[in-house]
Order: sequence, then structure tokens, then C-alpha cells
Amino acid sequence: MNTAWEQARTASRQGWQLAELHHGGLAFTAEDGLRRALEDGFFYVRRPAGLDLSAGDRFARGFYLPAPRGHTDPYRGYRGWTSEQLGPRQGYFCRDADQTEQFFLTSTWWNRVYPVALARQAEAMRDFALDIQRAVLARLDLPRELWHEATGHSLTPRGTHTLTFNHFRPEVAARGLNIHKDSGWVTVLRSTEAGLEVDRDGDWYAIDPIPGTFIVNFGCAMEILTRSTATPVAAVAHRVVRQTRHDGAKPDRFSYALFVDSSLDNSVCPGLFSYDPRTGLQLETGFGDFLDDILDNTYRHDTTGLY
Ligand SMILES: O=C(O)CCC(=O)C(=O)O
Ligand SMILES: [Fe+2]
Repeated sequence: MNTAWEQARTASRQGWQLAELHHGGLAFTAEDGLRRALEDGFFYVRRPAGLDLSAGDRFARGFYLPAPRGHTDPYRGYRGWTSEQLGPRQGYFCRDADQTEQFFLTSTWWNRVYPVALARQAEAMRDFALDIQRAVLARLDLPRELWHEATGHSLTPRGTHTLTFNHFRPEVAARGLNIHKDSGWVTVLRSTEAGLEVDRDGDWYAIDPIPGTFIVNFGCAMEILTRSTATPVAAVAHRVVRQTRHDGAKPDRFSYALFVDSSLDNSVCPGLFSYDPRTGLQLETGFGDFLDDILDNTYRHDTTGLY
């Protein structure tokens, strides 16, 4: 057993769930770990051995900085990539009401925009996220033959797979990142600094990173699908608190996440479904507008990214 994993196990005894992906299944350290994770809306998962995060960490620390003069640095100078070139919800965004400035990119662009090593890391995180999603779906009250239709083909290349970076600007007097639920199925989150909080039954709890793990969040699509089943999954409402200055002694907080969402192609996926074991799948809402509402409401002053 390595030390990071031992630390993780100790931290998880404090109440939040911790799992390991093993032969395609999720093994939780607590006996009722899965049930509790579905209720909490998130859990920690051991990072797979060999998943190198150095490209992502470097991009997270550099994407917002100007490209250096005189030499190239493929991890800097990304403010110029905007949704005008890349399409809706893609590229660099500087928020007004939040400290975060962000870079969003779906898998169709990874090879053309990201440095090679980062494109490989994004694929590895996507593959890991989809393995986790399959492992979770296998434990839900949802027939396997409905998986693709029910989850908007998110397990296939037609799904929307986005790697998003956050840089928290300590000089901006604002919340870190507003209260929201992630829109989709599962999110695999990398962070190294405290600041994330989750809402559990009306109270906010600090969720600090545990070395050697990612945080997995369940999103709105999962919550809507499973609401009337024997295995409801909560989408966790979360936020990042305001980050203070550290006089240059400590680097700025960053995070990045792989989001698994449904296909945005209406001919492939009409939207988000609920499932009732007695009556089957029922379409609840289109997905594109739903996603835009969540994003708009997250980054406005006076709303929250809930639904
Ligand atoms: O920075 C974090 O810890 C969380 C970021 C987050 O919630 C998001 O990007 O959706
Ligand atoms: Fe989030």
C-alpha cells in the first residue's frame, strides 16, 4: 500500500466515500460506500497508476498568461482562443462575478488546440471517467439495454466530453465559483488546494483534496434520470469559496475537470430523460438549452447554477 492511499483511507473515515476502480468495478472502502456516495452526490476515487497529470497541471498554471516573448511555450497564451473560432461554450472565458477565468474544450478540438501531452491526458481522463460512469450505471436500477439512449450516448464518441480549466484570481474581490450542479453524468475533478464546498442537507462542508485521488461529482442528468428509481443519485450542489492573496508565497488555486455530458446532436439525443421502472424512459427537457441555462445562471451575480 502506498502512503497516499493510506492517507486517503484515513481521510475517508471522516465521512465521505472513497473508492477504487478495479477490473471495471467500483470498490468502496466502506461497506455501504456506494449507497452513501449516491446520496452525497460525490466521492473520492483513487487515481489510476500511470495517469500523468503534469501536462494538465502545467496548462492550468499557464493558459491565462501571455505567451513569453522570444520563445514559444505551448502551455501559455490561450486567451485568444474564443467561442468565435471554436463554437458555443468553447475556449477562454473571464467571469465577472467570480474569481475564475476558464478554458473549456470538447474532445473534438483536443488534438488541434491542446499541446500533445495534454491531449493524451485529456483522453486518459475521459476514458477513466467513462469507466467510472459504466461502473456506476451497473449498480443502478436501469436495464443495461437502455444505457445508451438513457444517457444521451455519453459513453460513446458522440457524447460531449469537455476538459475545463479554472484559475482563481486572488486579486478579484468576488466569490471563487458560484453555487452550481454540474450539468451531466459524472465529473472527474483535479484540484490540489482547499476551497471546494458541497451542500449536504442545507449545510456547507469543505471538501479538501486528498493526494492520489480525484473527486467524482454526479450531475443533473444523472439526478433527473434516476429520481424515480430504486437507486436515486443526487447531483451535488457545490461552490468554491473566495481565494485570498498569499503575497506571492503560494501559487494561485487552480482546478480542472473532465465533464461527461450527453450528445448535443438532436438527431442522436433528444435531451434528458427520467426513468421509471414501470413505464420506462420519459423525455424531460432538451439538453442544449438546459446546459446554457446552468452555465448562464452559474456565472451571473444574482442567480445560482441549479435547476
Ligand atoms: O475548483 C473546484 O474545486 C471545483 C470546480 C467546479 O466545480 C467546476 O469546474 O465545475
Ligand atoms: Fe462543478
